[in-house]
Amino acid sequence: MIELTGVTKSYNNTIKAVDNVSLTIPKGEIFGFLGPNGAGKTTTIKMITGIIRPNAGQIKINGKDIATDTLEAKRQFGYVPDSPDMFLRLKGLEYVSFMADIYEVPREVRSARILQLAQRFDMTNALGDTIQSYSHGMRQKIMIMGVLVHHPEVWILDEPLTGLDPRSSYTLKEMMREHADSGRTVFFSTHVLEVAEKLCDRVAIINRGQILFCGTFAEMQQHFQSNVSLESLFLELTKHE
Ligand SMILES: Nc1ncnc2c1ncn2[C@@H]1O[C@H](COP(=O)(O)OP(=O)(O)OP(=O)(O)O)[C@@H](O)[C@H]1O
Repeated sequence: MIELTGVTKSYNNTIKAVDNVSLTIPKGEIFGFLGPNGAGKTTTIKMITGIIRPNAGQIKINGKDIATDTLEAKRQFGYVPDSPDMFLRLKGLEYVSFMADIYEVPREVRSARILQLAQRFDMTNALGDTIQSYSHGMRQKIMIMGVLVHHPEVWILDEPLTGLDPRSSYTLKEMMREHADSGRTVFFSTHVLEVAEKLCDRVAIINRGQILFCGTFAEMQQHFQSNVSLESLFLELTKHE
């Protein structure tokens, strides 16, 4: 479960990148975080994950406050950032093993988990190569594997489907569904509205740092008395006057 209460962040004391955002994402849900470029999605995600601090407000993950109970809060989630260009000198297997070390994954289960993830993402033959030599999609997949190897309860994924081939994208979506259906939480940002419409239990639309709508797609259609696609509603909601 993720809870944000009155969260605000401004950079350089000027424009509010995130403005008084309150959201609750319960267990058992895939939650899609949508918004145009510069809307405040990554800033929100960086605050949830403790990378940057809000100017105001409170964030809890499974009841643990990221500001005051940081280590416990960080144990609750796995985070895939929007850019996978990290740890480039490590081999894929070294990176995933490093993540398993950090999160204290027992040695008895580690190899089986890594192999299973590698098979699901078609990465078995690439594990011995450096991340530097990977394509964008392969880098994305190794980052996802590094997160999933420690079985985090809450998944926080910033644009996770960018660059994935159709099979890997299908696999990740399937895994997100399995994770939510097993009573855990998936929070992800995306620009792919068809995916959000099909996959998410609820969505929030953020624009200029403020939440414009939060609910199910059906609730959104009801609210706007329209049975058009999520894409049409999104375009209407976020169009600048
Ligand atoms: N480090 C920073 N310093 C100053 N301003 C920033 C910084 N990071 C983000 N911003 C500004 O904050 C606002 C929100 O940016 P953010 O990256 O959160 O948007 P986003 O919704 O993730 O966009 P995108 O879909 O393009 O990734 C934008 O106006 C951006 O220019």
